[in-house]
Amino acid sequence: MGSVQEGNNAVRLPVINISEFSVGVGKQLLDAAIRYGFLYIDTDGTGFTESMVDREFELSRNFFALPEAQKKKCLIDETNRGWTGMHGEILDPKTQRKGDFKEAFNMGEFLNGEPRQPMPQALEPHIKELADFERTCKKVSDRILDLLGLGLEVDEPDFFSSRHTQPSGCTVRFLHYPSISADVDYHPEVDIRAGAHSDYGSITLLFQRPSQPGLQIMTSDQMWAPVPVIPDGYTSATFPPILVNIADLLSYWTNGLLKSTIHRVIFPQDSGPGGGDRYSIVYFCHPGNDVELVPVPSKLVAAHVLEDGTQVGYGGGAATKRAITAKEHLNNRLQATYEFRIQKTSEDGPAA
Ligand SMILES: O=C(O)CCC(=O)C(=O)O
Ligand SMILES: [Fe+2]
Repeated sequence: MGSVQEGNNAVRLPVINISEFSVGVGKQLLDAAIRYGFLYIDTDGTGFTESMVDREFELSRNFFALPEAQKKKCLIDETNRGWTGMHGEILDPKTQRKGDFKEAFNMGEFLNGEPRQPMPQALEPHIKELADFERTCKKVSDRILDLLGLGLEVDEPDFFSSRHTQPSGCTVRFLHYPSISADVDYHPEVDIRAGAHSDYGSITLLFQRPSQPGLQIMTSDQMWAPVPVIPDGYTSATFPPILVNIADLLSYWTNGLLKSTIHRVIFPQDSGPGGGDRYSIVYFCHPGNDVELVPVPSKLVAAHVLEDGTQVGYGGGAATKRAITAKEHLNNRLQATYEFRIQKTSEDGPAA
C-alpha cells in the first residue's frame, strides 16, 4: 500500500439520517455503500446521545491512562478480546516496518449485559454503561443492515440482520493513538498509526472526537483521501456523526457490489509535533459464528457482474464455492495479526 498517492481533497461522503425506515433511506445507504463503501450516519434518531458517547470516551481514556502492568492483566488472547499495546498489531505487514502506533482494548459481545472476558478493575464499576453502549451499537447496526436489505430489494429485508445471531465476533474496540515524542524511533515513510486494511466483519461503526483527525480511505482512483471527523455543514460541532463502513463479509455477500474499502490512520500533519493524541471507538459488527455466507437473494446482486467477469467472495453468483462460515472468515483474517504477535514475543524474549 506504500505506493498509493496522497490526495489532498477530502472525500465528500453523504450524511444519512436513518430515523425513517423506508426504501428511500435504504437506497441512499445502498448508493453510498456501492460508491464509496463509507458514509456518515446522523446521530439523530439512532439512540446515541452526546453524553453517552462522551462518557464512553471518558472510560476509554481512563483505561488507557492506567499503568501498563494493570493493562497487561487483560492481555489480548486467541478469542480476540483484551488489551494490545503499542506495535502489538500490524495491519499492513507488507508495507510496515513495525507495528501500528496505537494501543487497543477489545470487548467481545456481552451476554445478558455481562462481559464474557476478564475486565480491568477500572472498568468493572461501569459494566452497565459499557453494555448499554454495545447494545445501542448492535441496534443501529441491525437497522442499517435492514435498510440495506430494503435497498437491495431482498424478499426478506431482514436477511442480513436475522443472520447476526449470538455468539459472534462482534466487538467494541477502544483505540488510543498516542502523541509521540521527538526521541521516538519513527520513520514517516513507513510508520503509521494504523496500516492500510479493510475490516473483517459485516459493517463497522466508528466514533471519533472533534479535532482528532487521521482517517483516510482509498478512493476508486487509487488515491488516499482524508475523511473529516465532522463534514462541512453538519449540525453539531461537538458530537460528530457516526462513520459507517462496509466490511469484507457484506462485500462477499453481495459479490463485491457493496465495497469493503481500504482505509488507514495517519499522523495528521497539522496537529503539531507528535501528531496529538487520537482516541476512537470502533464497533465491528459480525454475523453469528456459524452463519454460512450463502448468496443473498437480490436481483441487484445477481445483476452485478464485475468488469472482468470475476466474482468475489461468496455472494451473488459465487454460489458454487463452498460457503464458509463467518467465524472461519474471521479466524483467517486474524491469522496475520496473531502470527505477528507470536513472532514479536519470541524476538523480545518471553512474554511478560
Ligand atoms: O481509529 C480509526 O479511526 C480507525 C480504526 C480502524 O480502522 C480499525 O480499527 O479497523
Ligand atoms: Fe478499520
